[in-house]
Amino acid sequence: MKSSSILSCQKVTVSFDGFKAVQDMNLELLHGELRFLIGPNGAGKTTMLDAICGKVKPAFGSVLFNGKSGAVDVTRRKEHEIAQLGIGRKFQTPSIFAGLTVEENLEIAMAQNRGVWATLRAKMNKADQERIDGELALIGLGDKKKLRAGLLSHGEKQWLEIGMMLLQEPEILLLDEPVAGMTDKETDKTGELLQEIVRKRTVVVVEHDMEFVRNFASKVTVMHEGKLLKEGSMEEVQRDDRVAEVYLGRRRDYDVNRSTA
Ligand SMILES: Nc1ncnc2c1ncn2[C@@H]1O[C@H](COP(=O)(O)OP(=O)(O)OP(=O)(O)O)[C@@H](O)[C@H]1O
Repeated sequence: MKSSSILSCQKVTVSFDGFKAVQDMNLELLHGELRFLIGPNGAGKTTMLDAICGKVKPAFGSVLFNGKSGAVDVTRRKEHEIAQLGIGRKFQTPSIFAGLTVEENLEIAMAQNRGVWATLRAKMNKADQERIDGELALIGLGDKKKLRAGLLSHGEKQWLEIGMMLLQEPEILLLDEPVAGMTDKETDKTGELLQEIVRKRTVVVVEHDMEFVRNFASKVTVMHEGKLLKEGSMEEVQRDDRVAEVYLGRRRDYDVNRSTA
């Protein structure tokens, strides 16, 4: 499962009024990969995720998604079509319903997938309930399922949103700084959750927390000034002189200390 390509970005260039935020960027992801995208502020990491999920349209290049419905160049598709094809994007701020319980949030996510908002409760069958219970166990919120989501900790809200996204059955999940603002314990739990998720899916994480990356990354892609600077294991990346140079003067990003991330 891990050997074939699920996403192939070729020479992607994204331009904002002539400024190339991403330039000639290549990115190849295999099925079941957990890939970390790092680089200094302004390197183009978020813009790259935006190009993959269709939030921005590249001026040049292709983004070939090789999902269950066959190979598609998603640069020609609208954002909602790309989500339907199986590329899910989670932004930094969780978009959960604070007034509803954890379980109700998951039910809504499941209903959204099927387009049955109104008859939500009536439509919940045993298989659906099992699915939601499975998701609750995965995100570690089983004992909080009756709690209003607004009362969850910051980390728990992020996990709930990840659980909601998983109910939409994405094949690729794009996450922008998922551990920002989390405690060390929550950060480690998030890493374990991501490792669990990639047993069935592919995940791309934009991240500044280098300790988190070190602990959970097998392959890292480094961007700088819109371009691919280096790709490899965290050890290879850390040994690279150009990578060290790019981070010089930006040690807050590159250093071990989580609290500065
Ligand atoms: N909508 C936009 N209009 C104009 N410039 C933009 C826009 N979005 C991003 N940029 C610019 O593109 C460059 C890359 O931004 P991007 O957010 O992708 O970087 P990043 O690597 O994610 O940075 P950070 O780690 O700080 O989030 C930056 O110089 C940014 O100011």
